[in-house]
Amino acid sequence: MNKKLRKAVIAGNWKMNKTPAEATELIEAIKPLVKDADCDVVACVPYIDLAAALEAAKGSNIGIGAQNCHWEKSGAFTGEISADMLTSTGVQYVIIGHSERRTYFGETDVTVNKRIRAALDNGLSVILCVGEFLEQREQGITDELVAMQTKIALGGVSKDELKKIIIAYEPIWAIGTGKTATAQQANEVCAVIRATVAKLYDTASADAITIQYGGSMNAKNAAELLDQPDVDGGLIGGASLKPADFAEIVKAASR
Ligand SMILES: O=C(CO)COP(=O)(O)O
Repeated sequence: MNKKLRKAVIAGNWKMNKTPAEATELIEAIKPLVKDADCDVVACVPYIDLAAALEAAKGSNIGIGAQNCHWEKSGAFTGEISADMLTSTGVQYVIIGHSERRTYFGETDVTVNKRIRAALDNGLSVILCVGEFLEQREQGITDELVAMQTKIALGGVSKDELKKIIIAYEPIWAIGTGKTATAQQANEVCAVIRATVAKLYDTASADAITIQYGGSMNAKNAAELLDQPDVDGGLIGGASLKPADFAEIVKAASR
């Protein structure tokens, strides 16, 4: 399939940044800069900012997402938010399995799978994150590891449900470090993920799925990364907090 037939998605991951008032300001600043985008534009914001971001994004082409969700509907899970709760706000996307969740908060492939199940059951679109540590890359196990993360995460997900899933390849050594994967490295692993999806489902599903690259993507390097045949978008951390930079990346994905 021609890559251009796939939907490019540029998503900002704001991580633990911005108060609700600042979220309104940031969405308002981004809105006019991306209004003509020829790709999907998303901002994944802290839970506390969801209402403000949704309000500010109303009537625009910016979709709003959360950064995690729990698999249970409700109950004694202090500090967690359920997929049902997210849906009730009107949010459309949720990031699941970000490496910061895996590294700092004990997220495993199994809990990632459970969270994906809950998100899909509640009609949310999922941005599933996979990626390797530098040591794992140096050991030469990146491809196997990322394929395994993808397989476990997608366990029990039907071919139809797969349409609601975006996969983000985020090499952990490139996140917040200013060290970007080369365009070739990014493309290689995105291709491995696509081949894994083909094995799990079929070629048509693999051809159709959006696979993003994330890890120090910025206004300068976005075009080269996004030009790669298997890179269909970006999951952007630091640069998503800077309207002009984020807009440049959206522009690079819209060519
Ligand atoms: O983790 C990321 C997006 O989810 C990438 O973060 P940076 O763009 O800040 O490297």
